[in-house]
Amino acid sequence: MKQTTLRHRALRRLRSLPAETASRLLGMPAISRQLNKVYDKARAAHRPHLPGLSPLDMSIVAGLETRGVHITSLAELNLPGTDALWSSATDVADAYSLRAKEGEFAGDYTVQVDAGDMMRHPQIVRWSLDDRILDIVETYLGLPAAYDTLNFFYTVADGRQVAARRWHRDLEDRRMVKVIVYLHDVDEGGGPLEILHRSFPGSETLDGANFPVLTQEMLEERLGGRLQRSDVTTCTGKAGTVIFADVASRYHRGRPALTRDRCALFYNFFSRSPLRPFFCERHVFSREQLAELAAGQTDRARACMLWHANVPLLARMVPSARS
Ligand SMILES: O=C(O)CCC(=O)C(=O)O
Ligand SMILES: [Fe+2]
Repeated sequence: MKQTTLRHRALRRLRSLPAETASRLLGMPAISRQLNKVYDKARAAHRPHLPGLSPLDMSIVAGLETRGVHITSLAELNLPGTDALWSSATDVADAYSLRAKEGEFAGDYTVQVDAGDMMRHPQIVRWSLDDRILDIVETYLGLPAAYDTLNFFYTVADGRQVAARRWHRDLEDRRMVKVIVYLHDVDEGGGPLEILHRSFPGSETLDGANFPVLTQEMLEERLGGRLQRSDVTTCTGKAGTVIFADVASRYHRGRPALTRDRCALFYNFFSRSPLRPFFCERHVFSREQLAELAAGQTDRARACMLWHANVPLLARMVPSARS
């Protein structure tokens, strides 16, 4: 992703107009009250069907509930397929690091590993379809999970405060879980994910189609003072760190990387009937590639991956705002 030209920005704006209009409509009090009732009923009906969790997995859900975040590691999680994930993902990361060194990404602030590279390593995409991850996500959401695949981000350490490096909330659903795997050591200068533990006037209400997107300075202005250390979880960690975070209900950002490029996997989960499906599918795969990746997986994994077929027709008719 480069910083875009005015023309490109205007076109993107035009393309996202239907989604923005739909989002504004959903935010209208009468409509949102009705939708919330349906949502609460669905969660209540699903409660008796929630899976049982081990103490470790329960502590992840507890972290999500209380702080919006829980930090663990691949070693502690010890999921099947982790060695295969690690060797493929670090190979891809090394290849992208090399391309970055050769100047191929000059001007980009974040690069995404493309679908072709990922289709050659389906184990990267399928790693998070393990029952334990799905159980953790389902318990936190209170509803069966949809898996919106992943973004494999290569973040360039240029210090720019742009896009997801500004404070924001993701819009796809009411609650979401991102499972983030660091492939590089990430210290304070290496672009750690940060989760905010403060609210401020306007942090819980849409301003038009979106929650306000804020630079650090704008956030501090709204908070009426400097951000304190205890106001934020700064997710630093070695390569192999795994973060579970609810990026829909919590303000967060990727702190602008200064000293070192960051490579990380961002696995995306929300419910199978997400509130704003037209803001979903912000990944690199086509529908055909999704079907290929889902083939041969368990019934549950396929239902997670092919969630889009479950979205009501009316909502499906709003063109996606993915860019
Ligand atoms: O790059 C980052 O750490 C921020 C990512 C983000 O905003 C998200 O995963 O929703
Ligand atoms: Fe985000």
